[in-house]
Amino acid sequence: MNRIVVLATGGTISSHRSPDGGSRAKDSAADLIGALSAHGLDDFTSGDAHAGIELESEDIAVQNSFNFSFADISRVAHAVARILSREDVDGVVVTHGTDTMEETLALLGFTHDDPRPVVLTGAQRSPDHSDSDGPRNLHDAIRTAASPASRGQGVLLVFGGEIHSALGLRKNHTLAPQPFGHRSAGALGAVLESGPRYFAQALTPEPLPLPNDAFHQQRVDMVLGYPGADAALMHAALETGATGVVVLGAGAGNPGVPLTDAIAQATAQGVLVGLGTRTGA
Ligand SMILES: NC(=O)C[C@H](N)C(=O)O
Repeated sequence: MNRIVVLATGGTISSHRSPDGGSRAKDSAADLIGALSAHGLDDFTSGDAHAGIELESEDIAVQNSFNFSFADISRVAHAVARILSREDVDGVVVTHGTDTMEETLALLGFTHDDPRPVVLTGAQRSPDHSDSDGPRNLHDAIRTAASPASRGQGVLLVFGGEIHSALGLRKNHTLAPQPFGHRSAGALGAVLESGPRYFAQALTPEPLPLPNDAFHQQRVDMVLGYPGADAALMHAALETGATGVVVLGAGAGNPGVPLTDAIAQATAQGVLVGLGTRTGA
């Protein structure tokens, strides 16, 4: 028997229209599992097609992911590690909003230290849409987490029938059915009728320690390089207590003269500056 824990955090996959016209995270992990059969999918409670998978559910947040803080994503990483400290668990599925899923994927991807898979998934259309993609994505994620083929593949995203490695993933589109992709690599595999099928082996880095309380106190701002960019936002970041700044320069990461001077000032003050490129790759 494969025991998979489904850990819910909120996001569109669990959201419903609210009277004020917005969409609010609401469903628990048990609600999401309970809705599978209403969409014609196996809910893993009876012994037919996917016998051998036993589900457990846990909720650690009911939030839209654009509200997540460092403390929230750290809580997800600690919850996953706690669940994997149990020997009777074979894999973890985390349901999550797509807006900041890439940050949680990155933290999990850098800290995961176990051959058992951790699979994140979500939805682009909430469960109150007739063609919601959430149930299918959750079903695919559970089958992927339960598959022996996923062992050693690290932290994964399963979305729109594709399996991706966590590190380097970005949400590249607001509404597309598959909003995620790597700029420099493709999918690791696909979820077929017969189950997950891998085309490649994920590169898994040497794991970093789980974040401690100091992580929650960090404030890392982002500053963009563009024609006419001065150093006003960089100075604002420094003056208001940023502990780190990521500068996304143009092209190969070129910040321009005003930002270059401000970077020198920041590093002289002991503020860590990461230099990247706004091209995304
Ligand atoms: N598709 C989604 O899940 C987006 C949602 N706003 C969230 O990140 O919580």
